[in-house]
Amino acid sequence: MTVANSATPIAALFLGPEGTYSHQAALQQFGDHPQAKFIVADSIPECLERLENDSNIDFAAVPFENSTNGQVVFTYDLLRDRMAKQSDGGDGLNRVIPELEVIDEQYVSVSHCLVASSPLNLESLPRYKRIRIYSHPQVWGQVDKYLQKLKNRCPQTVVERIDTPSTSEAVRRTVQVESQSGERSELNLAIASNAAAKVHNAHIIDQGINDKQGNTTRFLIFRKRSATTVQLPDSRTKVSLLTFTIKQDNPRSLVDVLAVLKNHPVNMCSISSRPLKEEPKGRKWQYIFFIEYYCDSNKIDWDAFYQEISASCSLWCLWGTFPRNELYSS
Ligand SMILES: O=C(O)C(=O)Cc1ccccc1
Repeated sequence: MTVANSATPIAALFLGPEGTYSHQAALQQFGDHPQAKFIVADSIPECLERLENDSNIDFAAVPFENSTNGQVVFTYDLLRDRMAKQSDGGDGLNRVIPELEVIDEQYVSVSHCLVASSPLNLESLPRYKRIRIYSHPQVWGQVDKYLQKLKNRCPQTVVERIDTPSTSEAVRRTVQVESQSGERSELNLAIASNAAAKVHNAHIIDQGINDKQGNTTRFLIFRKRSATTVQLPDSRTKVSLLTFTIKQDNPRSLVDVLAVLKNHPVNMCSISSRPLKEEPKGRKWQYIFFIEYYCDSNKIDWDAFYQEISASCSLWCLWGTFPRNELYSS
């Protein structure tokens, strides 16, 4: 874990309220720091915005990808927009130096539960005319089959999915709406973790409802790039996260960038993309690429590597080099 030395108080932001999977990620990263404060953010964008602008915040834990349904696109787009916004480059060339850097990663086991404001038997669900289910948008792709089965068990019921800013917020809203509702033919439920149910004194009426067991979300731990936080020596394998855009009019442009990784002993471990928000020259279907690669080898001439990356990209940004968490392979 990479944090300031334990004598220094630290403040870590997470998507709240308490009981979210982001809260769990922050606890995994900083829970054993004697002077760590955990501060709630109301959205994923707010996690990065407050880290950039609030000098009292040192770190933020942000969901990046899920083993069942892939990219947390909200986060990918936050990095995309930050690179585009600073596209005047950091060194006058085409490298963007963002205000934030990734210093670590955490893997959180995601085990969803169906949560009600009061004890309830699953067999009673078909009697409701309408069931509203609240959760974070990331969740729907992780419980699709479960919700289909629930719908099949309630053929006379309208089952609605309602997006909330987080899973724990879903539980809070469910409890709040149920406390105000006198409508007995309608039911409000949430999909969240066991921890979120406990935080809001709610009741688990079904558990382990993920379509795939072993569902895991990967979180990135950000800090301000200018921070003087001490980097503890770390013998673990290091991985780098780099984003880039390509020279659209050059037909070989994407291959030219990837060829740089081939020309050096760099082991790329992931590549993904997101559409550019602005359409340079009004052209659609332009992308920002996200790559990660292991950078343990001391056989690499990193200056030459990044010079070749710079020469083959339109814009590029190195977000950080951080230890590969051993939970990656669990
Ligand atoms: O809402 C939460 O609990 C989060 O931390 C975001 C999220 C939602 C679903 C899976 C993983 C992370």
